[in-house]
Amino acid sequence: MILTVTLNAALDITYRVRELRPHGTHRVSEVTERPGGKGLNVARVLAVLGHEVTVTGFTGGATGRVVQEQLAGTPGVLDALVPVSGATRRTTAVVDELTGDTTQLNEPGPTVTSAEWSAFQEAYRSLLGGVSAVALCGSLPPGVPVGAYAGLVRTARAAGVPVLLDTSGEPLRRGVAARPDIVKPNADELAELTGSHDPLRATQDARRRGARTVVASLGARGLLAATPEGTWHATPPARVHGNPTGAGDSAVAGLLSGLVERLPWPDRLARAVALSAATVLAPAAGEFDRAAYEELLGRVAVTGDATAA
Ligand SMILES: O=P(O)(O)OC[C@@]1(O)O[C@H](CO)[C@@H](O)[C@@H]1O
Repeated sequence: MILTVTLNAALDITYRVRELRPHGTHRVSEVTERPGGKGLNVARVLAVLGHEVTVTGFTGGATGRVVQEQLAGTPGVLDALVPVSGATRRTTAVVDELTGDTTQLNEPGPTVTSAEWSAFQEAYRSLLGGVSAVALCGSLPPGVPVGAYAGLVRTARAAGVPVLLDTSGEPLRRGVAARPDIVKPNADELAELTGSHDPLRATQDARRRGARTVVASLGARGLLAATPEGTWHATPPARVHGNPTGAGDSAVAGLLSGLVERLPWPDRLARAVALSAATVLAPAAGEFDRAAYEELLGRVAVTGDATAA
């Protein structure tokens, strides 16, 4: 069983429009609604890969009920979301059919009280008892302390559960200092954390700040991993075009599944890159094109060496 934490869960809405123009009125040609927030996307991909997943975080209001109803219909995913008095947010991705570009609008999320935050931490401690890995994913809703992920990383480490962190800004900075097993920043998040725009330098710097392994997602350039066993770069065979929302979450699912299956790092990275590219090819966030994944997997190039770290 793998645990994913989405403190700021969402109902992900994807709109397709012919052409997105500021100040314009748009006719939406297609609407999809899915449970979202990064950890819920990670969970859905893990479940399709055949892993059992428990999801936790917060849920509230009418939007929260829609998210939970949809989770109940997702095989392999167990709902352990903790109720709050506020309402779960909506996040909206607008796909421009003409350019293929996606514009993202993310609501802030419900305000979490200190009693609700304490209830979550208690639930989290007890869930850690039955899992082989945990992923802490996404932004923090208002009211949750900025050091929340640092605390959750320490609790997982104390319980002997490997922990992956995927967030940004100050929560990432503090979380990294708490020594997670893996962090997965994108290029911007890594540059903000380290002040360096050189991904190789920045991943090594992030390791010195406390993360055991740093896997940077570099968009079309794939993944760069600095691990205690070596440094590797995994690149997709070709640039893929589509909706990139959730591509990073699929990479996290690839890394986590590889961790619990004890795959060597090059295989984990190849899986993560193939899943990520296959997610860009699927129309809605948090889904991937299975056939494309299987086809891409054998064509991901992994370079690097096992002693360079
Ligand atoms: O606001 P956050 O928590 O940083 O990100 C939320 C979000 O944009 O990330 C996912 C894609 O990674 C979407 O499903 C989701 O709505």
